[in-house]
Amino acid sequence: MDEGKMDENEWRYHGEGNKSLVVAHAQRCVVLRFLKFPPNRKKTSEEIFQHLQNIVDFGKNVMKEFLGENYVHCGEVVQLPLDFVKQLCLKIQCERPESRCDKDLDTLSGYALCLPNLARLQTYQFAERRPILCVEIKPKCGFIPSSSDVTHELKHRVCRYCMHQHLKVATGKWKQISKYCPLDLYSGNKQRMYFALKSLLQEAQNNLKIFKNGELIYGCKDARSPMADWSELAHHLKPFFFPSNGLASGPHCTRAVIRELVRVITRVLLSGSDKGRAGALRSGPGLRGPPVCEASPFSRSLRCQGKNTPERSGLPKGCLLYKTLQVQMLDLLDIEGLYPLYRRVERYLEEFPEERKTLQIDGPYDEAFYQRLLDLSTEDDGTVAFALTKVQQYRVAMTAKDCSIMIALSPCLQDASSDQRPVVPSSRSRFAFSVSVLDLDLKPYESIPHQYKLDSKIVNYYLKTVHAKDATVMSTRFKESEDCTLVLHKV
Ligand SMILES: O=P(O)(O)O[C@@H]1[C@@H](OP(=O)(O)O)[C@H](OP(=O)(O)O)[C@H](O)[C@H](OP(=O)(O)O)[C@H]1OP(=O)(O)O
Ligand SMILES: Nc1ncnc2c1ncn2[C@@H]1O[C@H](COP(=O)(O)OP(=O)(O)OP(=O)(O)O)[C@@H](O)[C@H]1O
Repeated sequence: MDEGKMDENEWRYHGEGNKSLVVAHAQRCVVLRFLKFPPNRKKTSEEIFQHLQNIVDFGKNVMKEFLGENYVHCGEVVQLPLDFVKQLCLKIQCERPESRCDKDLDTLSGYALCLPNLARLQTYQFAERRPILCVEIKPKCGFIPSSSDVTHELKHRVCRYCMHQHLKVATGKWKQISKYCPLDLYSGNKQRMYFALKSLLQEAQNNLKIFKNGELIYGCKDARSPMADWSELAHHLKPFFFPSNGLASGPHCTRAVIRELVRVITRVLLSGSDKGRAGALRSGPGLRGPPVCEASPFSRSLRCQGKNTPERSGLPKGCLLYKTLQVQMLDLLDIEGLYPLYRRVERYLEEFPEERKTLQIDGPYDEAFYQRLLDLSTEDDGTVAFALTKVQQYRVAMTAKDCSIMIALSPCLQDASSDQRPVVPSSRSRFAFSVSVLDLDLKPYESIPHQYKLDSKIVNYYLKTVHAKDATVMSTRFKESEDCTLVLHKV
Protein backbone atom coordinates (compact mmCIF):
# COMPACT_ATOMS: atom_id res chain seq x y z
CA MET A 1 0.00 0.00 0.00
CA ASP A 2 1.35 3.38 -0.97
CA GLU A 3 0.49 5.47 2.08
CA GLY A 4 1.55 8.61 0.20
CA LYS A 5 -1.26 8.29 -2.38
CA MET A 6 -4.41 7.51 -0.49
CA ASP A 7 -7.81 8.28 -1.98
CA GLU A 8 -10.83 7.99 0.33
CA ASN A 9 -13.02 7.14 -2.66
CA GLU A 10 -11.24 3.81 -3.01
CA TRP A 11 -12.37 2.75 0.47
CA ARG A 12 -15.78 1.71 1.76
CA TYR A 13 -17.30 1.32 5.17
CA HIS A 14 -17.08 -2.37 6.10
CA GLY A 15 -18.12 -2.74 9.73
CA GLU A 16 -17.35 -1.88 13.30
CA GLY A 17 -17.46 -3.12 16.84
CA ASN A 18 -17.19 -1.41 20.16
CA LYS A 19 -13.54 -0.45 19.84
CA SER A 20 -12.62 -0.35 16.17
CA LEU A 21 -13.97 0.58 12.77
CA VAL A 22 -13.01 -1.18 9.55
CA VAL A 23 -12.96 0.12 5.98
CA ALA A 24 -12.28 -2.12 2.97
CA HIS A 25 -10.48 -1.30 -0.25
CA ALA A 26 -12.85 -1.47 -3.20
CA GLN A 27 -10.49 -3.52 -5.38
CA ARG A 28 -7.70 -4.96 -3.29
CA CYS A 29 -8.24 -7.53 -0.54
CA VAL A 30 -7.12 -5.30 2.31
CA VAL A 31 -8.82 -3.46 5.13
CA LEU A 32 -7.83 -0.62 7.43
CA ARG A 33 -8.80 -1.01 11.05
CA PHE A 34 -9.01 2.23 13.03
CA LEU A 35 -9.39 2.60 16.78
CA LYS A 36 -12.47 4.35 18.16
CA PHE A 37 -12.78 6.38 21.35
CA PRO A 38 -15.48 8.25 23.29
CA PRO A 39 -15.60 11.88 22.02
CA ASN A 40 -13.74 13.45 24.92
CA ARG A 41 -11.12 10.74 25.46
CA LYS A 42 -7.97 12.24 23.95
CA LYS A 43 -5.00 9.96 23.37
CA THR A 44 -1.65 11.03 22.02
CA SER A 45 -0.47 9.75 18.65
CA GLU A 46 2.34 7.94 20.43
CA GLU A 47 -0.17 6.14 22.71
CA ILE A 48 -2.26 5.09 19.72
CA PHE A 49 0.78 3.84 17.84
CA GLN A 50 1.83 1.82 20.90
CA HIS A 51 -1.68 0.41 21.35
CA LEU A 52 -1.77 -0.77 17.73
CA GLN A 53 1.77 -2.15 17.89
CA ASN A 54 0.77 -4.08 21.03
CA ILE A 55 -2.15 -5.62 19.11
CA VAL A 56 0.25 -6.78 16.39
CA ASP A 57 2.79 -8.13 18.91
CA PHE A 58 0.13 -9.93 20.94
CA GLY A 59 -1.16 -11.59 17.76
CA LYS A 60 2.35 -12.62 16.69
CA ASN A 61 3.83 -13.73 20.01
CA VAL A 62 0.81 -15.13 21.82
CA MET A 63 -2.21 -15.89 19.66
CA LYS A 64 -0.25 -17.36 16.75
CA GLU A 65 1.46 -19.64 19.24
CA PHE A 66 -1.80 -20.82 20.77
CA LEU A 67 -4.05 -20.94 17.74
CA GLY A 68 -1.59 -21.70 14.95
CA GLU A 69 0.13 -19.74 12.23
CA ASN A 70 -2.54 -20.06 9.54
CA TYR A 71 -5.50 -18.88 11.56
CA VAL A 72 -4.08 -15.60 12.83
CA HIS A 73 -3.44 -12.53 10.66
CA CYS A 74 -1.62 -9.86 12.60
CA GLY A 75 -1.30 -7.19 9.94
CA GLU A 76 0.91 -4.13 10.41
CA VAL A 77 0.66 -0.61 11.74
CA VAL A 78 0.50 1.97 8.97
CA GLN A 79 0.72 5.76 9.08
CA LEU A 80 -1.78 7.51 6.84
CA PRO A 81 -2.08 11.13 5.67
CA LEU A 82 -4.30 12.99 8.14
CA ASP A 83 -6.25 14.57 5.32
CA PHE A 84 -7.15 11.14 3.94
CA VAL A 85 -8.36 9.93 7.36
CA LYS A 86 -10.49 13.03 7.90
CA GLN A 87 -12.13 12.76 4.47
CA LEU A 88 -12.69 9.04 4.95
CA CYS A 89 -14.31 9.64 8.33
CA LEU A 90 -16.75 12.16 6.79
CA LYS A 91 -17.50 9.84 3.89
CA ILE A 92 -18.44 6.82 5.97
CA GLN A 93 -20.26 8.57 8.82
CA CYS A 94 -23.73 8.14 7.25
CA GLU A 95 -23.24 4.37 6.98
CA ARG A 96 -22.46 3.81 10.62
CA PRO A 97 -25.21 2.26 12.75
CA GLU A 98 -26.55 4.76 15.26
CA SER A 99 -25.87 2.45 18.19
CA ARG A 100 -22.12 2.60 17.40
CA CYS A 101 -21.87 6.37 17.11
CA ASP A 102 -21.17 6.90 20.81
CA LYS A 103 -17.50 6.58 19.84
CA ASP A 104 -15.54 8.43 17.18
CA LEU A 105 -12.98 7.14 14.78
CA ASP A 106 -9.49 8.30 15.67
CA THR A 107 -8.67 10.88 13.02
CA LEU A 108 -5.89 12.62 14.90
CA SER A 109 -3.03 10.15 15.01
CA GLY A 110 -3.09 8.93 11.41
CA TYR A 111 -2.29 5.41 12.58
CA ALA A 112 -4.33 2.30 11.68
CA LEU A 113 -3.82 -1.41 11.21
CA CYS A 114 -3.62 -2.76 7.69
CA LEU A 115 -4.89 -6.35 7.45
CA PRO A 116 -5.96 -8.81 4.78
CA ASN A 117 -9.69 -8.54 4.05
CA LEU A 118 -10.84 -11.80 5.60
CA ALA A 119 -14.28 -11.44 4.04
CA ARG A 120 -12.62 -11.69 0.62
CA LEU A 121 -9.64 -13.80 1.47
CA GLN A 122 -8.82 -15.55 -1.76
CA THR A 123 -7.87 -19.14 -1.39
CA TYR A 124 -6.86 -19.07 -5.06
CA GLN A 125 -3.78 -17.15 -6.03
CA PHE A 126 -4.73 -16.40 -9.63
CA ALA A 127 -8.52 -16.33 -9.84
CA GLU A 128 -9.01 -13.00 -8.15
CA ARG A 129 -12.58 -12.61 -9.32
CA ARG A 130 -13.96 -15.91 -8.06
CA PRO A 131 -17.18 -15.44 -6.05
CA ILE A 132 -16.67 -15.73 -2.35
CA LEU A 133 -18.95 -16.38 0.56
CA CYS A 134 -17.84 -15.59 4.06
CA VAL A 135 -19.42 -16.48 7.38
CA GLU A 136 -18.32 -14.65 10.52
CA ILE A 137 -19.19 -16.21 13.87
CA LYS A 138 -18.56 -14.74 17.30
CA PRO A 139 -19.00 -17.94 19.33
CA LYS A 140 -18.43 -16.50 22.86
CA CYS A 141 -17.56 -18.58 25.91
CA GLY A 142 -17.85 -22.31 25.27
CA PHE A 143 -17.52 -23.76 28.77
CA ILE A 144 -19.14 -23.63 32.18
CA PRO A 145 -16.81 -22.76 35.08
CA SER A 146 -15.91 -25.52 37.49
CA SER A 147 -13.95 -23.22 39.82
CA SER A 148 -14.71 -23.68 43.50
CA ASP A 149 -14.63 -19.89 43.87
CA VAL A 150 -17.98 -19.62 42.12
CA THR A 151 -20.57 -18.55 44.70
CA HIS A 152 -23.82 -19.13 42.80
CA GLU A 153 -24.34 -22.82 42.15
CA LEU A 154 -26.36 -21.83 39.07
CA LYS A 155 -23.13 -20.78 37.34
CA HIS A 156 -22.10 -24.46 37.32
CA ARG A 157 -25.21 -25.34 35.33
CA VAL A 158 -26.11 -22.46 33.02
CA CYS A 159 -23.55 -20.81 30.74
CA ARG A 160 -22.81 -17.10 30.80
CA TYR A 161 -24.08 -16.49 27.27
CA CYS A 162 -27.50 -17.98 28.00
CA MET A 163 -27.81 -16.05 31.26
CA HIS A 164 -26.62 -12.83 29.65
CA GLN A 165 -29.28 -13.10 26.94
CA HIS A 166 -31.98 -12.21 29.48
CA LEU A 167 -30.19 -9.09 30.65
CA LYS A 168 -29.51 -8.02 27.05
CA VAL A 169 -33.17 -8.32 26.13
CA ALA A 170 -34.24 -6.53 29.31
CA THR A 171 -31.92 -3.61 28.55
CA GLY A 172 -33.14 -3.41 24.95
CA LYS A 173 -29.84 -4.46 23.32
CA TRP A 174 -31.71 -7.22 21.44
CA LYS A 175 -35.38 -7.93 20.87
CA GLN A 176 -35.55 -11.59 21.71
CA ILE A 177 -33.70 -14.40 23.43
CA SER A 178 -31.57 -16.47 21.10
CA LYS A 179 -31.73 -20.27 21.13
CA TYR A 180 -28.00 -20.32 20.45
CA CYS A 181 -25.84 -21.77 23.20
CA PRO A 182 -22.05 -21.72 22.74
CA LEU A 183 -21.74 -25.10 24.45
CA ASP A 184 -23.71 -26.65 21.61
CA LEU A 185 -21.39 -25.15 19.01
CA TYR A 186 -18.28 -26.24 20.89
CA SER A 187 -19.66 -29.72 21.56
CA GLY A 188 -18.22 -31.32 18.43
CA ASN A 189 -21.52 -33.21 18.21
CA LYS A 190 -22.91 -32.60 14.71
CA GLN A 191 -26.54 -32.49 15.78
CA ARG A 192 -25.84 -29.95 18.48
CA MET A 193 -23.66 -27.91 16.13
CA TYR A 194 -26.42 -27.83 13.49
CA PHE A 195 -28.84 -26.67 16.15
CA ALA A 196 -26.43 -23.95 17.30
CA LEU A 197 -25.81 -22.69 13.75
CA LYS A 198 -29.49 -22.71 12.87
CA SER A 199 -30.21 -20.76 16.03
CA LEU A 200 -27.59 -18.20 15.01
CA LEU A 201 -29.24 -17.93 11.61
CA GLN A 202 -32.61 -17.33 13.28
CA GLU A 203 -31.36 -14.70 15.71
CA ALA A 204 -27.99 -13.43 14.54
CA GLN A 205 -27.50 -10.60 17.06
CA ASN A 206 -23.78 -9.73 16.95
CA ASN A 207 -22.79 -13.41 16.71
CA LEU A 208 -23.26 -14.04 13.00
CA LYS A 209 -22.65 -12.13 9.78
CA ILE A 210 -22.57 -13.36 6.20
CA PHE A 211 -20.73 -11.59 3.40
CA LYS A 212 -20.93 -12.22 -0.33
CA ASN A 213 -18.00 -10.91 -2.35
CA GLY A 214 -17.08 -8.76 0.62
CA GLU A 215 -20.57 -7.22 1.02
CA LEU A 216 -22.63 -7.84 4.13
CA ILE A 217 -25.75 -9.78 3.10
CA TYR A 218 -26.92 -11.12 6.46
CA GLY A 219 -26.56 -10.01 10.08
CA CYS A 220 -28.08 -7.38 12.29
CA LYS A 221 -26.69 -4.09 13.41
CA ASP A 222 -28.82 -3.52 16.51
CA ALA A 223 -32.22 -4.21 18.07
CA ARG A 224 -33.87 -2.02 15.44
CA SER A 225 -32.60 -4.15 12.55
CA PRO A 226 -35.32 -5.80 10.47
CA MET A 227 -36.19 -9.45 11.05
CA ALA A 228 -33.91 -11.96 9.38
CA ASP A 229 -35.20 -12.97 5.98
CA TRP A 230 -34.21 -16.55 5.12
CA SER A 231 -35.69 -16.51 1.64
CA GLU A 232 -33.57 -13.50 0.73
CA LEU A 233 -30.53 -15.21 2.20
CA ALA A 234 -31.31 -18.40 0.28
CA HIS A 235 -31.58 -16.36 -2.90
CA HIS A 236 -28.00 -15.14 -2.35
CA LEU A 237 -26.71 -18.59 -1.43
CA LYS A 238 -28.41 -20.70 -4.10
CA PRO A 239 -25.80 -20.10 -6.85
CA PHE A 240 -23.11 -21.30 -4.41
CA PHE A 241 -24.81 -24.48 -3.24
CA PHE A 242 -26.95 -25.46 -6.24
CA PRO A 243 -24.93 -23.97 -9.11
CA SER A 244 -26.29 -25.88 -12.07
CA ASN A 245 -29.60 -27.14 -10.80
CA GLY A 246 -32.93 -25.49 -11.23
CA LEU A 247 -34.07 -26.03 -7.67
CA ALA A 248 -37.41 -24.29 -7.47
CA SER A 249 -37.79 -21.33 -5.18
CA GLY A 250 -40.12 -21.29 -2.17
CA PRO A 251 -39.84 -22.63 1.36
CA HIS A 252 -38.54 -26.04 0.26
CA CYS A 253 -35.65 -24.42 -1.61
CA THR A 254 -34.93 -22.05 1.27
CA ARG A 255 -34.71 -24.95 3.71
CA ALA A 256 -32.48 -26.97 1.37
CA VAL A 257 -30.06 -24.09 0.89
CA ILE A 258 -29.88 -23.24 4.59
CA ARG A 259 -29.32 -26.92 5.40
CA GLU A 260 -26.41 -27.05 2.96
CA LEU A 261 -24.88 -23.92 4.44
CA VAL A 262 -25.13 -25.31 7.98
CA ARG A 263 -23.60 -28.64 6.93
CA VAL A 264 -20.69 -27.00 5.15
CA ILE A 265 -19.96 -24.65 8.04
CA THR A 266 -20.07 -27.54 10.51
CA ARG A 267 -17.62 -29.54 8.41
CA VAL A 268 -15.27 -26.60 8.11
CA LEU A 269 -15.44 -25.92 11.84
CA LEU A 270 -14.54 -29.53 12.56
CA SER A 271 -11.64 -29.55 10.11
CA GLY A 272 -8.08 -28.47 10.59
CA SER A 273 -4.67 -29.72 11.28
CA ASP A 274 -2.90 -26.43 11.77
CA LYS A 275 -0.25 -26.73 14.44
CA GLY A 276 -0.56 -24.52 17.48
CA ARG A 277 0.49 -24.86 21.07
CA ALA A 278 -2.99 -24.86 22.60
CA GLY A 279 -2.22 -28.47 23.60
CA ALA A 280 0.20 -27.04 26.13
CA LEU A 281 -2.85 -25.64 27.89
CA ARG A 282 -4.80 -28.83 28.41
CA SER A 283 -6.15 -28.39 31.90
CA GLY A 284 -7.10 -31.97 32.62
CA PRO A 285 -10.54 -33.47 33.14
CA GLY A 286 -10.75 -32.44 36.79
CA LEU A 287 -10.95 -28.77 35.87
CA ARG A 288 -13.65 -28.99 33.23
CA GLY A 289 -17.22 -27.98 33.79
CA PRO A 290 -20.29 -29.91 32.64
CA PRO A 291 -20.62 -30.58 28.89
CA VAL A 292 -24.08 -29.05 28.53
CA CYS A 293 -25.82 -25.89 29.59
CA GLU A 294 -29.17 -26.44 31.23
CA ALA A 295 -30.64 -23.39 29.51
CA SER A 296 -29.88 -24.61 25.98
CA PRO A 297 -33.16 -25.54 24.27
CA PHE A 298 -31.32 -28.50 22.73
CA SER A 299 -30.37 -30.04 26.06
CA ARG A 300 -33.76 -29.11 27.54
CA SER A 301 -35.52 -31.07 24.82
CA LEU A 302 -33.19 -34.02 25.38
CA ARG A 303 -34.02 -33.95 29.07
CA CYS A 304 -37.76 -33.78 28.32
CA GLN A 305 -37.36 -36.90 26.20
CA GLY A 306 -35.66 -38.56 29.13
CA LYS A 307 -32.37 -38.89 27.22
CA ASN A 308 -28.99 -38.74 28.87
CA THR A 309 -26.75 -35.74 28.49
CA PRO A 310 -24.71 -36.03 25.30
CA GLU A 311 -21.07 -37.06 25.19
CA ARG A 312 -18.39 -34.64 26.36
CA SER A 313 -16.71 -32.46 23.72
CA GLY A 314 -15.79 -34.38 20.63
CA LEU A 315 -13.96 -31.53 18.95
CA PRO A 316 -10.97 -32.70 16.93
CA LYS A 317 -7.79 -31.33 18.49
CA GLY A 318 -6.57 -29.61 15.33
CA CYS A 319 -9.66 -27.52 14.76
CA LEU A 320 -9.89 -23.84 15.57
CA LEU A 321 -12.87 -24.24 17.91
CA TYR A 322 -10.90 -26.69 20.04
CA LYS A 323 -7.91 -24.38 20.23
CA THR A 324 -10.02 -21.34 20.99
CA LEU A 325 -11.75 -23.23 23.79
CA GLN A 326 -8.40 -24.23 25.30
CA VAL A 327 -7.36 -20.58 25.39
CA GLN A 328 -10.71 -19.56 26.90
CA MET A 329 -10.13 -22.11 29.62
CA LEU A 330 -7.07 -20.19 30.79
CA ASP A 331 -9.76 -18.59 32.92
CA LEU A 332 -9.38 -21.30 35.53
CA LEU A 333 -10.66 -19.44 38.56
CA ASP A 334 -13.65 -17.61 37.14
CA ILE A 335 -13.91 -13.86 37.71
CA GLU A 336 -14.95 -14.58 41.31
CA GLY A 337 -11.67 -16.33 42.05
CA LEU A 338 -9.68 -13.92 39.93
CA TYR A 339 -10.92 -10.64 41.40
CA PRO A 340 -9.12 -10.97 44.78
CA LEU A 341 -5.90 -11.72 42.88
CA TYR A 342 -6.43 -8.61 40.76
CA ARG A 343 -6.83 -6.65 44.01
CA ARG A 344 -3.51 -8.10 45.22
CA VAL A 345 -1.76 -6.83 42.07
CA GLU A 346 -3.52 -3.49 42.47
CA ARG A 347 -2.34 -3.07 46.06
CA TYR A 348 1.21 -3.86 44.96
CA LEU A 349 1.00 -1.31 42.14
CA GLU A 350 -0.37 1.35 44.48
CA GLU A 351 2.73 0.88 46.59
CA PHE A 352 5.18 0.46 43.70
CA PRO A 353 3.65 2.21 40.66
CA GLU A 354 6.94 2.13 38.79
CA GLU A 355 6.69 -1.70 38.72
CA ARG A 356 3.81 -1.60 36.22
CA LYS A 357 6.33 -1.75 33.39
CA THR A 358 8.28 -4.68 34.82
CA LEU A 359 5.04 -6.61 35.35
CA GLN A 360 4.24 -6.10 31.63
CA ILE A 361 0.70 -4.96 32.38
CA ASP A 362 0.62 -2.84 29.22
CA GLY A 363 3.12 -4.87 27.24
CA PRO A 364 5.43 -5.66 25.69
CA TYR A 365 3.58 -8.83 24.71
CA ASP A 366 6.68 -10.78 23.87
CA GLU A 367 7.99 -14.34 24.19
CA ALA A 368 8.53 -13.92 27.96
CA PHE A 369 4.90 -12.80 28.39
CA TYR A 370 3.78 -15.86 26.43
CA GLN A 371 5.94 -18.28 28.44
CA ARG A 372 4.41 -17.13 31.73
CA LEU A 373 0.93 -17.91 30.44
CA LEU A 374 1.79 -21.59 30.30
CA ASP A 375 1.93 -21.96 34.08
CA LEU A 376 -1.44 -23.54 34.89
CA SER A 377 -0.90 -24.08 38.60
CA THR A 378 -3.82 -22.99 40.77
CA GLU A 379 -2.07 -23.29 44.10
CA ASP A 380 -1.89 -19.78 45.52
CA ASP A 381 1.40 -19.17 47.35
CA GLY A 382 0.27 -15.68 48.29
CA THR A 383 2.73 -13.94 45.97
CA VAL A 384 2.18 -11.09 43.56
CA ALA A 385 3.80 -13.27 40.88
CA PHE A 386 1.07 -15.90 41.21
CA ALA A 387 -1.67 -13.24 41.16
CA LEU A 388 -0.13 -11.57 38.12
CA THR A 389 0.07 -14.83 36.14
CA LYS A 390 -3.62 -15.54 36.80
CA VAL A 391 -4.59 -11.96 35.88
CA GLN A 392 -2.71 -12.15 32.56
CA GLN A 393 -4.17 -15.59 31.81
CA TYR A 394 -7.63 -14.23 32.51
CA ARG A 395 -7.11 -11.33 30.08
CA VAL A 396 -6.01 -13.75 27.36
CA ALA A 397 -8.95 -16.05 28.07
CA MET A 398 -11.39 -13.13 27.85
CA THR A 399 -9.87 -12.19 24.51
CA ALA A 400 -10.54 -15.71 23.20
CA LYS A 401 -14.10 -15.52 24.57
CA ASP A 402 -14.78 -12.43 22.48
CA CYS A 403 -12.99 -13.16 19.19
CA SER A 404 -14.67 -14.00 15.89
CA ILE A 405 -14.08 -16.79 13.41
CA MET A 406 -14.21 -16.03 9.70
CA ILE A 407 -14.88 -18.83 7.25
CA ALA A 408 -14.31 -17.98 3.60
CA LEU A 409 -15.70 -20.34 0.95
CA SER A 410 -15.10 -20.14 -2.77
CA PRO A 411 -16.58 -22.65 -5.21
CA CYS A 412 -14.14 -25.04 -6.91
CA LEU A 413 -14.43 -25.41 -10.65
CA GLN A 414 -15.63 -28.86 -11.78
CA ASP A 415 -12.27 -29.75 -13.30
CA ALA A 416 -10.07 -28.02 -10.75
CA SER A 417 -7.12 -30.20 -9.84
CA SER A 418 -6.52 -30.46 -6.16
CA ASP A 419 -3.60 -28.44 -4.88
CA GLN A 420 -2.76 -27.60 -1.30
CA ARG A 421 -6.01 -25.82 -0.50
CA PRO A 422 -8.44 -27.62 1.80
CA VAL A 423 -11.72 -28.43 0.12
CA VAL A 424 -15.13 -29.06 1.67
CA PRO A 425 -17.82 -30.88 -0.31
CA SER A 426 -21.50 -30.00 -0.23
CA SER A 427 -24.12 -32.18 -1.90
CA ARG A 428 -23.96 -30.36 -5.26
CA SER A 429 -20.70 -28.46 -5.16
CA ARG A 430 -17.25 -28.18 -3.58
CA PHE A 431 -15.61 -25.23 -1.89
CA ALA A 432 -12.02 -24.25 -1.24
CA PHE A 433 -12.03 -22.69 2.19
CA SER A 434 -9.98 -20.78 4.69
CA VAL A 435 -10.57 -20.20 8.39
CA SER A 436 -9.22 -17.21 10.31
CA VAL A 437 -9.68 -15.50 13.65
CA LEU A 438 -10.23 -11.81 14.12
CA ASP A 439 -10.45 -9.34 16.97
CA LEU A 440 -7.60 -10.71 19.02
CA ASP A 441 -6.92 -7.53 20.97
CA LEU A 442 -5.82 -8.35 24.49
CA LYS A 443 -8.50 -7.25 26.98
CA PRO A 444 -7.29 -4.40 29.20
CA TYR A 445 -6.21 -4.95 32.77
CA GLU A 446 -8.55 -2.10 33.77
CA SER A 447 -11.63 -4.00 32.58
CA ILE A 448 -11.41 -6.57 35.40
CA PRO A 449 -13.51 -4.64 37.97
CA HIS A 450 -16.12 -4.11 35.25
CA GLN A 451 -16.13 -7.85 34.52
CA TYR A 452 -16.61 -8.58 38.21
CA LYS A 453 -19.62 -6.27 38.49
CA LEU A 454 -21.14 -7.42 35.21
CA ASP A 455 -20.88 -11.06 36.21
CA SER A 456 -22.87 -10.50 39.35
CA LYS A 457 -25.41 -8.37 37.47
CA ILE A 458 -25.94 -11.13 34.89
CA VAL A 459 -26.33 -13.86 37.49
CA ASN A 460 -28.58 -11.83 39.79
CA TYR A 461 -30.84 -10.79 36.95
CA TYR A 462 -31.15 -14.40 35.80
CA LEU A 463 -31.81 -15.60 39.32
CA LYS A 464 -34.40 -12.91 39.91
CA THR A 465 -36.35 -13.43 36.70
CA VAL A 466 -35.85 -16.69 34.81
CA HIS A 467 -34.76 -18.94 37.58
CA ALA A 468 -37.46 -17.68 39.94
CA LYS A 469 -40.05 -18.22 37.18
CA ASP A 470 -38.71 -21.72 36.50
CA ALA A 471 -38.89 -22.49 40.19
CA THR A 472 -42.54 -21.33 40.28
CA VAL A 473 -43.38 -23.54 37.30
CA MET A 474 -41.59 -26.44 38.94
CA SER A 475 -43.35 -25.95 42.24
CA THR A 476 -46.72 -25.66 40.46
CA ARG A 477 -45.97 -28.91 38.66
CA PHE A 478 -44.87 -30.46 41.92
CA LYS A 479 -48.06 -29.26 43.56
CA GLU A 480 -50.09 -30.68 40.70
CA SER A 481 -48.40 -34.04 41.05
CA GLU A 482 -48.87 -33.87 44.81
CA ASP A 483 -52.57 -33.14 44.25
CA CYS A 484 -52.64 -36.03 41.87
CA THR A 485 -51.03 -38.34 44.40
CA LEU A 486 -53.51 -37.17 46.99
CA VAL A 487 -56.40 -37.97 44.68
CA LEU A 488 -54.96 -41.40 44.10
CA HIS A 489 -54.59 -41.92 47.83
CA LYS A 490 -58.18 -40.87 48.35
CA VAL A 491 -59.32 -43.43 45.82
O1 LIG B 1 -18.85 -8.77 28.20
P1 LIG B 1 -19.63 -9.29 27.05
O2 LIG B 1 -19.72 -10.77 27.04
O3 LIG B 1 -20.93 -8.61 26.90
O4 LIG B 1 -18.81 -8.98 25.70
C1 LIG B 1 -18.69 -7.67 25.13
C2 LIG B 1 -19.35 -7.71 23.78
O5 LIG B 1 -20.74 -7.89 23.96
P2 LIG B 1 -21.51 -9.19 23.51
O6 LIG B 1 -21.74 -9.98 24.74
O7 LIG B 1 -20.71 -9.92 22.48
O8 LIG B 1 -22.81 -8.67 22.98
C3 LIG B 1 -19.12 -6.40 23.03
O9 LIG B 1 -19.68 -6.54 21.76
P3 LIG B 1 -20.67 -5.43 21.19
O10 LIG B 1 -19.91 -4.15 21.22
O11 LIG B 1 -21.84 -5.39 22.11
O12 LIG B 1 -21.03 -5.88 19.81
C4 LIG B 1 -17.63 -6.11 22.88
O13 LIG B 1 -17.05 -7.12 22.09
C5 LIG B 1 -16.95 -6.08 24.24
O14 LIG B 1 -15.56 -6.04 24.04
P4 LIG B 1 -14.74 -4.69 24.23
O15 LIG B 1 -15.10 -4.15 25.55
O16 LIG B 1 -15.16 -3.83 23.10
O17 LIG B 1 -13.31 -5.10 24.12
C6 LIG B 1 -17.22 -7.36 25.01
O18 LIG B 1 -16.73 -7.17 26.32
P5 LIG B 1 -15.64 -8.08 27.03
O19 LIG B 1 -16.33 -8.66 28.18
O20 LIG B 1 -15.23 -9.14 26.06
O21 LIG B 1 -14.57 -7.15 27.36
N1 LIG C 1 -9.37 -8.34 8.72
C1 LIG C 1 -10.69 -8.18 8.52
N2 LIG C 1 -11.25 -8.55 7.36
C2 LIG C 1 -12.57 -8.39 7.13
N3 LIG C 1 -13.42 -7.88 8.02
C3 LIG C 1 -12.93 -7.50 9.21
C4 LIG C 1 -11.56 -7.64 9.53
N4 LIG C 1 -11.37 -7.19 10.80
C5 LIG C 1 -12.58 -6.81 11.23
N5 LIG C 1 -13.52 -6.99 10.29
C6 LIG C 1 -14.97 -6.69 10.37
O1 LIG C 1 -15.16 -5.55 11.17
C7 LIG C 1 -15.99 -5.87 12.30
C8 LIG C 1 -15.49 -5.12 13.51
O2 LIG C 1 -14.17 -5.52 13.80
P1 LIG C 1 -13.72 -5.99 15.25
O3 LIG C 1 -14.54 -7.15 15.68
O4 LIG C 1 -12.26 -6.19 15.23
O5 LIG C 1 -14.14 -4.71 16.08
P2 LIG C 1 -14.02 -4.45 17.62
O6 LIG C 1 -14.51 -3.09 17.86
O7 LIG C 1 -12.64 -4.75 18.07
O8 LIG C 1 -15.02 -5.53 18.20
P3 LIG C 1 -15.64 -5.66 19.66
O9 LIG C 1 -16.98 -5.03 19.64
O10 LIG C 1 -15.70 -7.14 19.84
O11 LIG C 1 -14.69 -4.98 20.61
C9 LIG C 1 -15.91 -7.39 12.44
O12 LIG C 1 -17.06 -7.91 13.02
C10 LIG C 1 -15.74 -7.84 11.00
O13 LIG C 1 -16.98 -7.98 10.35
